[in-house]
Amino acid sequence: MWCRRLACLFKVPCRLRGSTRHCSPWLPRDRRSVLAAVARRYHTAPGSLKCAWQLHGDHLELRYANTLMRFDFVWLRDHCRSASCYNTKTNQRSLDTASVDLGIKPKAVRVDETTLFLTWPDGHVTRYGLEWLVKNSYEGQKQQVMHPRILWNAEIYRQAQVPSVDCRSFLETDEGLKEFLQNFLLYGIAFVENVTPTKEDTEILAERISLIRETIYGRMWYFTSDFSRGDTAYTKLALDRHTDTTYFQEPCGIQVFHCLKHEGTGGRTLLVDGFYAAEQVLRQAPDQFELLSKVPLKHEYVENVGDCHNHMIGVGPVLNVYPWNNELYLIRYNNYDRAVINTVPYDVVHRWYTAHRTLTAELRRPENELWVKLKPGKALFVDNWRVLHGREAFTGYRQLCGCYLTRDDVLNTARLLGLQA
Ligand SMILES: C[N+](C)(C)CCCC[C@H](N)C(=O)O
Ligand SMILES: O=C(O)CCC(=O)C(=O)O
Ligand SMILES: [Fe+2]
Repeated sequence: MWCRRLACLFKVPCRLRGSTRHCSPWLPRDRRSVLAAVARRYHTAPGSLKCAWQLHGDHLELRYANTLMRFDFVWLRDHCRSASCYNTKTNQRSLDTASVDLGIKPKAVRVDETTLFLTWPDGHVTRYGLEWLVKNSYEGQKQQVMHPRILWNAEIYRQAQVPSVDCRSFLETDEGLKEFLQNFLLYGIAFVENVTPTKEDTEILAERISLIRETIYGRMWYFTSDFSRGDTAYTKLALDRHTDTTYFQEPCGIQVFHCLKHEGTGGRTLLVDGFYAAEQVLRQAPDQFELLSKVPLKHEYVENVGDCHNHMIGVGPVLNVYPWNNELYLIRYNNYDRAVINTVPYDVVHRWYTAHRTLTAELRRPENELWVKLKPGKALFVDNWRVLHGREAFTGYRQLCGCYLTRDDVLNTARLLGLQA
């Protein structure tokens, strides 16, 4: 059941942070393609940034800026950015890809210092910037991380002295917002200070960076330990580290917490960087990491309390990685809400439990725990795809408000401010 071919994709040495260059040898490995290759190699004039190309039977090989790239001919035709193929006003393709002959091959190739020119059998000419090709080739992407992050344990996070942003600067200046978002993207948590402790003011914060994701808990929620909903969150009990809404097909991207009141003891918030823990698993036991990223699981929310009746099911592995560079983008970890495991045979289940234990041990290391006491006026934003939260048991009256945000819209705001997200 575990796809061999996919497993082999995971052999790339690229890691969660930083990147390992992984260049293939310049000569084609396969003898047939050597025979099919055009005998001569073509180089641009000496003095320029060196570019060399070779036309093979089924692809174009290009070496530029220390990157060896291989391009499929249909891909090349499909990515023509000429006026008839691509609308630069809308940034949309106008070429009908289905009209491209799957056996297409360029009839002429030329390279100057900055550009590759291909002439197609019908005479159409496509030009590609060499820099554009490096950036957009598979080989180029494989060396990149999509989301630059700083993985942390408590010590790393404290040492970094990540500043909280002031509410006014967050709401009124692009610099304040950008600084906040940069920290949020790097660490997966960020704080805004001096917020008026009301639900309305918290909503204004949320709307500054995203759209609020309305869920079965409402748009903006308040909660206390009144068990108004059928979930442990609505009690005074401790909650072990977890991510929320694992029972949605797409778990909520961001969670905002603002403690409006607490008259009592305990109730501190626990934060753990799930990607830091996952990276430790990858280092110690890559097979277990792989298993956690392949075994699909269900999480479930069944509620029947008062007028609230809900049944949610979400499916996905604990660790979600991009297959081309093995970069983690989502951890789904909630032992309370994990459903019956009926999607895996018994022997795989046992290996999965072992892997889950390794991850849990990492998540539970005291040095990975960041404890904070949320106070009125200080809003916390948590990347619910990365950072786990929990809380200590408490006494007395405690009221939290907050909301979930749609991840796409947070990243959209970040990109519009010039950040890589
Ligand atoms: C945040 N708020 C109190 C509204 C909901 C809590 C949801 C709790 C649920 N067990 C989960 O982890 O998703
Ligand atoms: O009460 C808390 O601090 C957090 C509870 C919780 O996990 C949640 O609301 O998602
Ligand atoms: Fe939670």
